[in-house]
Amino acid sequence: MGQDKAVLRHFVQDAIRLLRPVWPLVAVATALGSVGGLATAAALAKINEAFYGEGGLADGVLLVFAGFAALSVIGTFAASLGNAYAGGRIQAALSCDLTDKILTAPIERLERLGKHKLLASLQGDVSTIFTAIAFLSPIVVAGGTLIGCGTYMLILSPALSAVTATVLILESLGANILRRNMLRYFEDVRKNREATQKHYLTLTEAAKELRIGRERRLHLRNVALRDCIEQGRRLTTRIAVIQQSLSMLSQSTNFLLFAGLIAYKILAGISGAELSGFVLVLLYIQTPIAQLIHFVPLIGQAQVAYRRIAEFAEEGAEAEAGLLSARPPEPPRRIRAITLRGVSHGFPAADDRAPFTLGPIDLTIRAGEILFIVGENGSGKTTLIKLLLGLYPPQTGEILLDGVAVTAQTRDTYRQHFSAIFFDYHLFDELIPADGAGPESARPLLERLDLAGKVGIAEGRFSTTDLSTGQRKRLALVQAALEGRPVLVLDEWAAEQDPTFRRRFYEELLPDLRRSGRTLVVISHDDRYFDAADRVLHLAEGRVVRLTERASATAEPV
Ligand SMILES: Nc1ncnc2c1ncn2[C@@H]1O[C@H](COP(=O)(O)OP(=O)(O)OP(=O)(O)O)[C@@H](O)[C@H]1O
Repeated sequence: MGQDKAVLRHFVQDAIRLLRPVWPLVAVATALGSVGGLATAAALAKINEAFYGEGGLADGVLLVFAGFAALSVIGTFAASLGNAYAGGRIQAALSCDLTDKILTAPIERLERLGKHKLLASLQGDVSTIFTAIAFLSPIVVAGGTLIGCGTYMLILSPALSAVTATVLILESLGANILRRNMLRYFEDVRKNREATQKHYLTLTEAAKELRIGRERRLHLRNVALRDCIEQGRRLTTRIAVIQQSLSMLSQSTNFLLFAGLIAYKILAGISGAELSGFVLVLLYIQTPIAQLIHFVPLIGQAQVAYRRIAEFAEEGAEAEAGLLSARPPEPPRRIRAITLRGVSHGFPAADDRAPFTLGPIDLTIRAGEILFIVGENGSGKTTLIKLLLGLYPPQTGEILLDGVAVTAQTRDTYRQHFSAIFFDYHLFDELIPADGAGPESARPLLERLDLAGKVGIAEGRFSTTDLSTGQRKRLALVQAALEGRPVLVLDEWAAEQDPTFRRRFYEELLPDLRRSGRTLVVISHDDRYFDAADRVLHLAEGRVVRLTERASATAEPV
């Protein structure tokens, strides 16, 4: 409940923020739409007056009718145009907003949400919200029409209007029960979309494995995906049934009202003008009521979509401030030392997964050294480098750069001292060398890494990234080295290299990078090359168990 209130608060705040740049347009469009709706009611009144008015037609009734009709058409058209334009602006703002949310959300939160959820939001939620916003214009017109028609009915007969209003209120109460059910189904539809997205990712990313493994292929097709598709079909049908029930309720209500009119005429008597006016209005308001009924699921879907987008900022996972403000690139600064003082990070237990805590860790990385981080699978090496890189803020302790503590405000500047190649790295093809050097500065490195015959440079990009696994990793190293940052962090970089290149990496490339002023932090399982490091940090179950130093071959107490 509290969470729902928080989501609603975020939604209102976001809606106000998104509407702020276009509010004059939205206000004008809404006003025109309302005027159009009211003019429609007035035109109806004129029709009724022309047909049933007592004492013949007033002068110029046709002209007045034409005026109202024109106002109705123009008002509706202008409202649609205005809202379409404003809707487009809001959709663009929403897309940028979601991108910003992902760019600034805590990394751990993104890891927990998973790729499929992020894609489902990026691809589906924004357009769902936009569709609902785009439908606001007809709703404004429909609202104006209903208010105008209601006023006209009130003028015609207050007693009959009271009966009509009571019946319509009862109908909307019934409709609300259906609407609540529909909202529940929309939640399920959205969950189902995420599950389907996950299977689609498997479908595309595991094409090779699926071709080789018949069981997996058939399981994905006949069980996993089919379940999702079948569930989607069931939900769509249920939603359609509710939607049709809403239409049926509205239609029945209308017939009930007509029956009421007949009964009223028999019991209390009613003039021809009153009767025809009511009939005309009740028939006319069918369209705006149908639009409102159509709008109900759109609002429901938008609500669910918004809740999903709001999840990025959930659970106190505050967005990181200042990440999106452009700053002039700073020349890479030499560093003296990075100190981790009592730093720890824990992953809570979830489902069947046991909790894991890394640290507390005390470690000083000296400028210009080659530090290896080693340990068994799951000992916490990657978590340690994520802490070192400022991707996870320490849950306890602090990190100091040259003796100055890194804070939330300085964390992004701190990160700019690093280049990293993660185990699951992303290879960018654009070249952004440091110090304003041109893309051509990559050539010597391409030669050094035996890539010059495969990869060229054109228009500031590598000509291709379609390479073997080991070659792609070498290209990532070219990128990282070109960035010119003082610290280079490599997570099992050599894992995919052939024995010759692996030896060159440990015995030539690392010392060369160090000579060029780099500090190197390297995760490695290659124990035969551990002596390439100045120091080796051994991790086990999230704790530092040993720190060995090559020169003296002694182990520092930890
Ligand atoms: N995003 C995460 N959410 C929850 N638990 C995690 C997450 N990342 C890692 N862990 C857990 O933390 C522990 C350490 O993981 P980490 O990736 O740091 O190990 P590692 O030493 O790098 O292992 P490997 O040699 O296999 O790469 C593991 O038990 C893992 O299950």
